[in-house]
Amino acid sequence: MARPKIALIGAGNIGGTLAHLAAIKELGDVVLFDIADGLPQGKALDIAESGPVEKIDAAMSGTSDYSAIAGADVCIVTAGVARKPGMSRDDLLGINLKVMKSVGEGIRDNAPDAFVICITNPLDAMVWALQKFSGLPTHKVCGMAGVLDSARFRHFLAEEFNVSMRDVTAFVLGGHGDTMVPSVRYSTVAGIPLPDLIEMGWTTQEKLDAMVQRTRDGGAEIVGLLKTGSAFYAPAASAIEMAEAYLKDQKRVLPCAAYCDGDLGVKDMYVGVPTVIGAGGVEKVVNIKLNKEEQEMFDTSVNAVKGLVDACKGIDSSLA
Ligand SMILES: NC(=O)c1ccc[n+]([C@@H]2O[C@H](COP(=O)([O-])OP(=O)(O)OC[C@H]3O[C@@H](n4cnc5c(N)ncnc54)[C@H](O)[C@@H]3O)[C@@H](O)[C@H]2O)c1
Ligand SMILES: O=C(O)C[C@H](O)C(=O)O
Repeated sequence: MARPKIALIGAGNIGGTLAHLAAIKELGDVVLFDIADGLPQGKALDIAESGPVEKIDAAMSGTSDYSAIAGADVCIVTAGVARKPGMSRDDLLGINLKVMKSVGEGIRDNAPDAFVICITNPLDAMVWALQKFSGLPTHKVCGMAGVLDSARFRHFLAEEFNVSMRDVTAFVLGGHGDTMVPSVRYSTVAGIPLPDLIEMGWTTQEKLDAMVQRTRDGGAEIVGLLKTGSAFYAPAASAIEMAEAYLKDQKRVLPCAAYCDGDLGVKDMYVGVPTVIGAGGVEKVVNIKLNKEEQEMFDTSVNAVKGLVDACKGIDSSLA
């Protein structure tokens, strides 16, 4: 059986890390695409040359020609610009919307059967636009943010409780912006919801609030430290988890930016919700119940995404 083909659109910090992870995990043959001359070819060759050492059986190539992604099973999109200190993700909207148009058309014309995972920011609006520009079915186009934000929350919780992060679960919902909703009630240590752990004296409300806020600020914290760009190791690992769920039909329950057609009360928009990812793409949105306080936070986040989607429609009339 032929190996799956994975196209990485954007060969920058995340794109290169994605290629390396996909190779090490032997998920399939990788094509790195970028408009920067030599960058995708150079990274592809460098990773290919690690193959004999790592004992990887996977082809690795770099290109600036969309025809090379033909027939891809998965496309992961990181093309565009990352923020620098002092910027918000939303400041990237105008420039990255143009990139989504060319990428969407490239995928439409060359890999229309692919499962597409968008990473480019501002995430929820960009994945919405990418789906429109590509014309691919909504269940085959999704965005990566919830796995990353939940991983950050899990990391902070595991450190606080001094337990293995394998025993910590977390769900971060809503848009991938300052208003994201780390769900305290649906996050657990060994199955015990976080509010119960406060009652048990394991932590305090103040400490939990601080971890929730640090999760919301997680991207900015890394941008502030790196100064030249944004996080890439954890984002790449998160997208690979989603790609693997699709390629291996794992039916993983993962938070991702999925198309909502009335799900959780959201209409014709992408926002972070729990989903089931398997061979059918986003096979299901899990319509969890939110309490009043959670619903208010979720609505605020959804409204922020709606503002960005409206801004996209204002910039590009073909989206209106
Ligand atoms: N969703 C998330 O959770 C998340 C996490 C981290 C980063 N991001 C976002 O991901 C994006 C990429 O981040 P990065 O660190 O890899 O940035 P990067 O600057 O290292 O790489 C981006 C690459 O895109 C390429 N590019 C630009 N325009 C292109 C086009 N039209 N076609 C093809 N390639 C093009 C650039 O040449 C560059 O190599 C940014 O928008 C960033 O904000 C999102
Ligand atoms: O914060 C950013 O700009 C990048 C990304 O969205 C992140 O959360 O790391």
